[in-house]
Amino acid sequence: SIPLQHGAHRSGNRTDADMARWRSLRFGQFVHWGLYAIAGGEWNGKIYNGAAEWIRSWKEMPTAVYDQLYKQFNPVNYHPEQWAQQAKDMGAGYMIITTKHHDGFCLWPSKYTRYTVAASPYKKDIIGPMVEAYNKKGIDVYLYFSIIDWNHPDWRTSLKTPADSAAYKRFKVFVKNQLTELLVKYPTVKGFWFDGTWDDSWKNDGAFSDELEQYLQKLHPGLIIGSRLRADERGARHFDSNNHLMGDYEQGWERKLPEQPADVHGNDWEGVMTIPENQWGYHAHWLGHIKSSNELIEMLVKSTSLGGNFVLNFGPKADGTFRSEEVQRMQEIGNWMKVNGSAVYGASEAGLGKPDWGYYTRRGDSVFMVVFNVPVSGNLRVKLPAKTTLAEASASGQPVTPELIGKNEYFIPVGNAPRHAPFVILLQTSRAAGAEGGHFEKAK
Ligand SMILES: C[C@@H]1N[C@@H](c2nc3ccccc3[nH]2)[C@H](O)[C@@H]1O
Repeated sequence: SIPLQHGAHRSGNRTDADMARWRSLRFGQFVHWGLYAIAGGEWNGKIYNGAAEWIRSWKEMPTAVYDQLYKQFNPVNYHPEQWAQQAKDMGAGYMIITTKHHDGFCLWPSKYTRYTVAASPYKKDIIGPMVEAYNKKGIDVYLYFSIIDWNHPDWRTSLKTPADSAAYKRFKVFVKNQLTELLVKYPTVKGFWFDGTWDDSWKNDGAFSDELEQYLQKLHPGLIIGSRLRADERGARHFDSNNHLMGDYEQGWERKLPEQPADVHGNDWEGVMTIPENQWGYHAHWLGHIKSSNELIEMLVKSTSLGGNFVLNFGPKADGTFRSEEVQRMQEIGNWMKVNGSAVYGASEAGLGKPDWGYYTRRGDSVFMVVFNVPVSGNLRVKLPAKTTLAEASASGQPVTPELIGKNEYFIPVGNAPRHAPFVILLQTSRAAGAEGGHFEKAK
């Protein structure tokens, strides 16, 4: 392997309590909120086809115009305790909030730039009350922070001249100061969700990203930071030049999910997902496919079945309210989670492969069958590992009688009544005496 100073410093997943909690929560809420919500994906009667939070880069939007939008930021209908309650009702265990997106506008009154809420008509800190409201509902908070900062005079995409290098040196101090400020002002946050780290300026300074991560961990022990922050000294990102994951979990699953255990190599990972095709900030005109609650529940269950977390994104309007499509999905998903959340919370891969009828998840000896596709036979096929016995099966607390159809192979009869949502069957298994280690195969 290649000797690296700034590659992965740990092999295998973190085993501490903070990471175990992150892993057990399984389901998060992403919130993208900022000046881009004022534009809402359109300008001068034209609709922007890109992601709403990128509208500043649209040729039809003069940057000078965008950079004045902060004078209109005044979310009179922003009620963080209502935000937190609806997230709680959805079943989210953690929330990730954009403190500063690529445009550089800070939702907290940073003392390191004037481009913050303090300069807006709203004046007040957005982040503090949000962290407090979510924590009060028992929801952990993570802070999204974009390294890209289109507003800061010292940010650079790449370093072409000595002047660029001098500027970017100042910029890195600014970044470290803002991150320190966020941890000092909001000490209950559990981690950072970094973004905007693909430019050469950042990618070619693996040493800084490594030192920054270690500095933040020392300042806030237990902090959870994904793989998107770092580069190694050869510019490799997420996985270092020896193909070892950097950071505490794989953070590359953006609007896409792994298909099989081999895709995640036994690492902790998190997938982040939009309800429309590709909108993170508020866009008045959602184009393309809008995912239904059942589609989103399937993504959440699929993520759990592959040992990862699933984070669903919401883009509040400029006034602080949520569009009806988002409120509807939070309620529908929440109703499902209230009944079936035990198949997700604290659960992980079952090591039973991928059945045609849906997904297996597992927590200890409890195996959950989350059924999306009932076969025409009305029987769900279950094959258990050799040393595992099936003690009992139940659906919504009612016992179900499996039919033994082969060695450790069963049919679970569920009938063909029409269904409009996935349902869960609980298999209580028991470890046969002498079964070595995990009687279920561990993900490779
Ligand atoms: C979590 C998501 N990451 C940002 C982003 N910017 C991108 C530019 C190019 C390719 C992918 C991108 N994702 C999106 O704006 C959103 O914040």
